[in-house]
Amino acid sequence: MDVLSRPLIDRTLPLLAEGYAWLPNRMRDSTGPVVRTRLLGRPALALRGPEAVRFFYDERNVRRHRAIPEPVLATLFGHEAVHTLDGDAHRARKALFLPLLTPDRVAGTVERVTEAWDEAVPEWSRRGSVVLFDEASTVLTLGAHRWAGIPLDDSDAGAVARDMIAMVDGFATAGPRHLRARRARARQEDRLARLVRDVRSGEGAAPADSMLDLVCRHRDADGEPFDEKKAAVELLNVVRPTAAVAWFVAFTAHALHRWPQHRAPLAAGDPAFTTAFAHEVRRFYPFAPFLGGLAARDLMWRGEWIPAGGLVVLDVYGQNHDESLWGDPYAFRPQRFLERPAQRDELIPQGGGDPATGHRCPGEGVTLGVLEALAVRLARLEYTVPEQNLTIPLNRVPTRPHSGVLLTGVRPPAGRSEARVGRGAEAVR
Ligand code: HEM
Repeated sequence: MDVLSRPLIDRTLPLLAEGYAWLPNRMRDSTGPVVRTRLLGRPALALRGPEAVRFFYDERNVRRHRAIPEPVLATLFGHEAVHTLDGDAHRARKALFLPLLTPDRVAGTVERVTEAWDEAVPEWSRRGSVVLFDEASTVLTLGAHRWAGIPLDDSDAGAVARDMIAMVDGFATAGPRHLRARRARARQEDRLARLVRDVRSGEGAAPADSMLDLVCRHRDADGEPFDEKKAAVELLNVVRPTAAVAWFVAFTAHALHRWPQHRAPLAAGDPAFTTAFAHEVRRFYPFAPFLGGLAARDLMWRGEWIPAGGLVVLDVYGQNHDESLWGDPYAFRPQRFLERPAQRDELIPQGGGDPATGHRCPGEGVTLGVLEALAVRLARLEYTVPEQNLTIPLNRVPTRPHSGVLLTGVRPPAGRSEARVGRGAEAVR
């Protein structure tokens, strides 16, 4: 029998229907932390656990080229993005993003984003109510542009933020959300490609060493500079995920509402607690459901075999809720990270392994730093959470509190000097 035809039944549709719960449910029914199935017309092996992370991120086992379906490239990542590369081509492209790992860049992003937040809060006060998810995405988009050296008028920030959010919101679905995501990407790639053309022709300027400057000057493994479209794709791979931290900001507000005992220690700005809180938000709440690659050769994992070209799937959400790693995974308990620091291949909301050499997210320090700073600000803000639908449906990918977290009566903290910089860069070992 042709091994590529086993198992026979494709599970892509149930996965799309069940969302985050699909893989953890299959794992629960299996004897070990491994599931054989069929997805996207290919045999697939799903894994979880720190050893599985190391197996998954070993390039001799799993490759990314041609692993990401077109609808995901056309919305979330962009065609020919860093996510799709292996070996030398990946290393050369990843070099562009490695500065993001430095404490200086993390601090720079945090500073720009918190500045945009502090400018926005008085306006939220003047309005009767605001949807936090929407406001946070605008603040993050503005901060990300300022930090990356990309010009953006304050008055355009809302529309650009909506495009950034649409690209993330529509990658895992068919229908209107997906079409919106495709249109948003096309619009933003055009805008940034024009900017790159202007910078290169001298009609525009890129601040020295800004992300815009680095992208305009970058040379890939073949020694060639990016064409304008590829440059736009990789600029978006910095700005879009920074805007996506809005999901974690909305989750933070949800956590503070459900478990208000965390507000006072967060508002006090204790750095260790703040880092622990940000880690717990990223662990507890659902964002990336899983990651996929293709078996580089015939592989065996925990007694299960997968042929070359089969799909290898890392169960991100399942691992972040694995009882054997977290004890009480469905309890929101920041203290767990005070008792035991986050371990590199255990906490994997932004991928596993080493970000400098593998595909792990190079923006994890930025995410953490920004989230820490905004979580403290949110804890210090006065506001009311009126009656609304705060449920977080697990069958929607990506999901968020249904209402986006409506706040009324927002009032800035009186006479407090705000913490500017989170510890981001040093927090995952
Ligand atoms: C909402 C916060 C974020 C989440 C949940 C997130 C999640 C992820 C995940 C799951 C991956 C894939 C890892 C893999 O393929 O193994 C990734 C890759 C990536 N992320 Fe993030 N990320 C976030 C924020 C950021 C930020 C702020 C930046 C940049 C400033 C960024 C830039 C990237 C890039 C460039 C890659 C591709 C890395 C590669 O393929 O080598 N991300 N991210």
